[in-house]
Amino acid sequence: MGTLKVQGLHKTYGQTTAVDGIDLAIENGEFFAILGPSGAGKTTTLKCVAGLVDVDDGRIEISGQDMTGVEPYHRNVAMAFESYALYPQKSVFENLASPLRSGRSGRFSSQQQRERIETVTTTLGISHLLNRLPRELSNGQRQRVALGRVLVRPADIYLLDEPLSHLDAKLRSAMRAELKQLGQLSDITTLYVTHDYQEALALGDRVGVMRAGRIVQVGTPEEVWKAPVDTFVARALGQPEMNLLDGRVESGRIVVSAGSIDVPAPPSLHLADGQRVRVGIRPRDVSTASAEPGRDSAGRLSMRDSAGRLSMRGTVELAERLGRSVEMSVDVGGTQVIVVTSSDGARGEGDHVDLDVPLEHVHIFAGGDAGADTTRLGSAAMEGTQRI
Ligand SMILES: Nc1ncnc2c1ncn2[C@@H]1O[C@H](COP(=O)(O)OP(=O)(O)OP(=O)(O)O)[C@@H](O)[C@H]1O
Repeated sequence: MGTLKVQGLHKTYGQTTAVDGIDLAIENGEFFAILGPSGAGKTTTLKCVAGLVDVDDGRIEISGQDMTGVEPYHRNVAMAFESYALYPQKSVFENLASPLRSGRSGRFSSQQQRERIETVTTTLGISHLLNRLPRELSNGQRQRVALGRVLVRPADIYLLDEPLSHLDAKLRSAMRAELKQLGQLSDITTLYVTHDYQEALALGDRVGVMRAGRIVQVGTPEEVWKAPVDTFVARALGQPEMNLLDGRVESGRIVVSAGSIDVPAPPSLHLADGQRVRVGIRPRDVSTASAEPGRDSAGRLSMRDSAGRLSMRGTVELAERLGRSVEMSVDVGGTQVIVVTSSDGARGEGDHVDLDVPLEHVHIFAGGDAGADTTRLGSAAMEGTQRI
């Protein structure tokens, strides 16, 4: 157990800025997940905390003590890398016991070693492999043993760098639950790095979203999910990515695709007529109903929101099954909207479909040029919204 405070952390490699001013405060027993794309600086941040690279600027405090410049050995952190290194000639048990015999974190009696190894191997589902040699394990099993080697040793902070990356999808989600349980049981403080948003949201007490060497948002999984600070964070959370539709404010409404998509502009956002905005809709927040032809007397393909919902009518261009759900690409008045529904809600290619999204799931971002991320202004269901 321990706390971690990182202040003004900078790290460059030659011309490359890997970490560009990071501040973090992680509490005792907290599981903090850093989420970011490849090259964002996640691993470098962990290495700076571990003391494996020298920082250019900033301060690292572990359990109240300034550790900047202190040798890794004396920081009392344990780090697991994506690549797993095990002693090839030692059994799984011996591999797990060796960190407990090194003397670095105090010596453990044989009984204590067995107890710690049992707790960790049970959690990781590898207790039946204790007598095997690493070459007799699958890649996923080897990765779990490597993670076990890190977790078995007491440390102030555990630094885990994509430790589940070599596991298949099913095992990953099982291990996620187990890791969460391990954290809760032993109250360990963990800094966990991943590029997998599901992992970050499932495991993190809080999540820090990283981009180009900076942390752009910190919050609980619910906070970052519900209110992403900008379109970058919004796109980082969710697969398929959030739909971002360019619109314009017209007479108090946000209009996309020449009126095919149309939501009230919440007064609290103070949007000006003519202002460009982006409407963000997550594919899984959309539900489908069968289209009722002729409902719109004006002949338009759209409907206005009613009872706090955004309704749209479109035509399915593409429908693809993804396990139990179906991903559809729907043309709404010339704008493509990606929708993921259960098989029940799915329609075939060429079918007309009515789409429905609760206004609290309709995110409003500032307008911007293609490729440029913009900040979140709020949701379409902001307080003071007038409903029609
Ligand atoms: N030893 C190094 N020498 C030079 N450049 C490096 C070195 N290590 C990392 N970098 C660069 O620093 C930036 C951040 O790298 P880092 O490995 O921290 O990112 P990451 O977010 O962990 O990425 P990934 O998810 O791919 O592991 C990248 O541009 C990378 O190319």
